[in-house]
Amino acid sequence: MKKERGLLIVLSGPSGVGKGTVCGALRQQDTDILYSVSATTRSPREGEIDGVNYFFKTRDDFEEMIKNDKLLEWAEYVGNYYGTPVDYVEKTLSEGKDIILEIEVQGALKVRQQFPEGVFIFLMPPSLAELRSRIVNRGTESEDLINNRMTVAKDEIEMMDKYDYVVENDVVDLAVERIKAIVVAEHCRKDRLIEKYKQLVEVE
Ligand SMILES: Nc1nc2c(ncn2[C@@H]2O[C@H](COP(=O)(O)OP(=O)(O)O)[C@@H](O)[C@H]2O)c(=O)[nH]1
Ligand SMILES: Nc1ncnc2c1ncn2[C@@H]1O[C@H](COP(=O)(O)OP(=O)(O)O)[C@@H](O)[C@H]1O
Repeated sequence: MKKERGLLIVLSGPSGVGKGTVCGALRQQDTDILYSVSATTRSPREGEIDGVNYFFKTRDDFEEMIKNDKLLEWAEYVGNYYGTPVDYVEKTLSEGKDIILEIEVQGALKVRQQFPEGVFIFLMPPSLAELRSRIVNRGTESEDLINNRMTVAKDEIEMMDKYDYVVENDVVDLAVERIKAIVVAEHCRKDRLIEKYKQLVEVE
């Protein structure tokens, strides 16, 4: 019987909504979802580990990756490059395992062109005031960068209708449960399963 490919799950949402926190909680749970570690030219924040949170690169190294087709997609966001290493994504999907990409909206749209069957989830804050307060409380960005991220956030929220699902991150554990429920439901979609079961009938 033909082996099913894994699900490609894309999680986007404005800076500070809690993508990192929600993905971190998902990674700690015993799910079968693997996580794609992106490359970036941004400097590591306190506590971030190379190869776990990001692969931290110089601009020259990043541009070399672009030139050598090592990235599934890449984008420039508030002055830095971010990109998804393609080999790990391809390997994971071809082994039939699910993978989640935590990326911004421009990159997500590029992934959609290559993987129309992907599952695109937009993480929403309860309000813009709560979003700003989460970025401020995180304490990793200067006032200027916070304002830049809030401006970008409003544009990003307008892109919400390009996604298949919208999940509110009011409480981290609830957001994680909603994402897990979406993944379970997507595995049961008839368009993903019809070929598999057609073959079963043909074998009879
Ligand atoms: N297109 C793209 N965006 C990414 C990638 N990795 C991370 N991002 C996004 O880049 C944005 C900035 O990330 P980061 O500097 O970690 O800030 P944070 O979202 O405020 O924690 C976020 O929207 C991330 O989801 C990637 O590989 N490709
Ligand atoms: N549901 C939530 N309720 C309250 N605070 C949250 C929630 N989710 C995340 N946070 C906090 O908001 C801040 C931004 O979260 P983070 O995961 O860094 O966001 P992102 O990766 O989307 O930029 C962090 O300080 C985090 O602890």
